[in-house]
Amino acid sequence: MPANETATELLRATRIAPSILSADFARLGAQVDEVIAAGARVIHVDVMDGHFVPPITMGPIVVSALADRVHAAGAILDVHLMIERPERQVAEFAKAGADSITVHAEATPHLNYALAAIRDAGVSAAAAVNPGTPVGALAEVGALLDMALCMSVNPGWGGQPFIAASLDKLARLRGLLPSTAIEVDGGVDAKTAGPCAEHGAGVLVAGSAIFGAKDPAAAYAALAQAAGAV
Ligand SMILES: O=C(CO)[C@H](O)[C@H](O)COP(=O)(O)O
Ligand SMILES: [Fe+2]
Repeated sequence: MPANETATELLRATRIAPSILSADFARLGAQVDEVIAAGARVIHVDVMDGHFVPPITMGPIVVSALADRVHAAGAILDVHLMIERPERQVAEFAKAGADSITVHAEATPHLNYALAAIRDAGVSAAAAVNPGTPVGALAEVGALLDMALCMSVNPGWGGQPFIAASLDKLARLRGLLPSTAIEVDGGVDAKTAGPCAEHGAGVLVAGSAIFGAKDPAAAYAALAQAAGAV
């Protein structure tokens, strides 16, 4: 089965992807509806296992709970797995309704296998590199990537400051993978969004800058304008 073509197409444009990590989980569906109404088409889901990163967040049950409303709006679920040996969980997340799955290069000795498993499940495949990991870690899997994710904070928590060196790294990643969608995640706000887009990022994940704001829809619009996003 090929990767999810609708998702891969959506990920090719310059977009803001709200991360529900900073949402109010007591009214998660309503918060997702709010950003979709503001124009969001990529909803970012941060999965943490207490091993690859210290916190534990959410799993396939949350993806499944959001899938119908997100898909009905023509939007996609972009699932960022911050878990060890992610290849073991790909089938569950695909079944739950993930449209794009990102695995970390640092989380498995079987990156090629993990990416192939994601595509085999009919999902768009992406790989991430932590701030301390060179972009070259993705050089051998370029042909299997629908998207590459450059972490601009150390993964595990929302609300951290953007690591400035990520801008040059984004440009190097763009040079390494000229025709692959590039995502940036961590510390994206109205000040950093523009420079991220200028340095090659297409999908800009933003959690606290959107769901930490009084008006998430207005915050989404401000970020989209700063990034020149659709
Ligand atoms: O993957 C993540 C953390 O590991 C989150 O997606 C990211 O940090 C978003 O939150 P914020 O925009 O508040 O930095
Ligand atoms: Fe993330």
